[in-house]
Amino acid sequence: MNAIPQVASHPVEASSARPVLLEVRNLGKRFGGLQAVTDVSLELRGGIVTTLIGPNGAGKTTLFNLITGHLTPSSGDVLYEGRSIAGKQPWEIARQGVGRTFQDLHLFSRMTVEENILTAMEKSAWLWQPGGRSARRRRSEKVAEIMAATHLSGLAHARAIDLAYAERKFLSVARLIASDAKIWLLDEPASGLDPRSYDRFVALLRSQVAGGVTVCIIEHNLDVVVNVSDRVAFLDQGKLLAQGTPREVLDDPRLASIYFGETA
Ligand SMILES: Nc1ncnc2c1ncn2[C@@H]1O[C@H](COP(=O)(O)OP(=O)(O)OP(=O)(O)O)[C@@H](O)[C@H]1O
Repeated sequence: MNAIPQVASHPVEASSARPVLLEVRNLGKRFGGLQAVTDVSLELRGGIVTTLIGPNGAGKTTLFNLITGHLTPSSGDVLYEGRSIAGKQPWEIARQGVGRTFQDLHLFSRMTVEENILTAMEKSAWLWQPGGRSARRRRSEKVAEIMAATHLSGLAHARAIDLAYAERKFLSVARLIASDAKIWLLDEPASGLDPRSYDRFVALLRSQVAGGVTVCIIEHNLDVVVNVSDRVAFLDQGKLLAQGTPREVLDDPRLASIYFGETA
């Protein structure tokens, strides 16, 4: 209980009044004899940050994989902008506007920062770069803006493999911005960041959310949960046990004892 940080009142009010962008409906996933996700229903509302928390093995990553098409649900559905995306290929779901980062970042390690960002942009920006001079200028202006927003200006020609860890994390977010994804699923985006990079990350996230991006985060660090979340969903053993404001969820002693593995 002591390890739960003080929950500050959060500026985003009435998040339940915002439109639902993505809906997880009675979702289930079985791996052989293991029911990893059981009848989970969850709404991700536009322009807010929803954070998934829960002990190891709770099913958070599996839920992300079900949403992004990296796994096929055993039951239930995922609706994005009101249409089912369950069972579609990851690239189809990504192209519709559901973007994702991974713990291992999934960058093109031998490509430069600029190339990594360009490859995340619309398909016409890929390698052959068609569209004439004005399209090329627009693209390079957009890449420059994204690099400025993600503190990567000056590193345009550095290869991803040669970047510091925090820079690689920012590059993974830069690729999301470049993709114009409407919803971002971020797997522990703040882990391993030094304090300055962490502050920069929170400021970047806030500015993107203020600009209309919808975010869902998997996070273990409760300070980060309190700092960035409008809504929190608590999973345990594949089941959604609670959802609400950070205060409602983190102040619940029953959830705290599950989270910290204490006997009730
Ligand atoms: N591909 C798979 N095959 C079999 N079992 C799996 C697979 N992926 C996940 N699991 C199991 O499903 C359960 C949920 O795992 P998951 O990775 O979704 O939990 P998590 O909440 O993300 O955990 P953590 O916080 O430790 O990353 C675990 O028991 C895990 O071992």
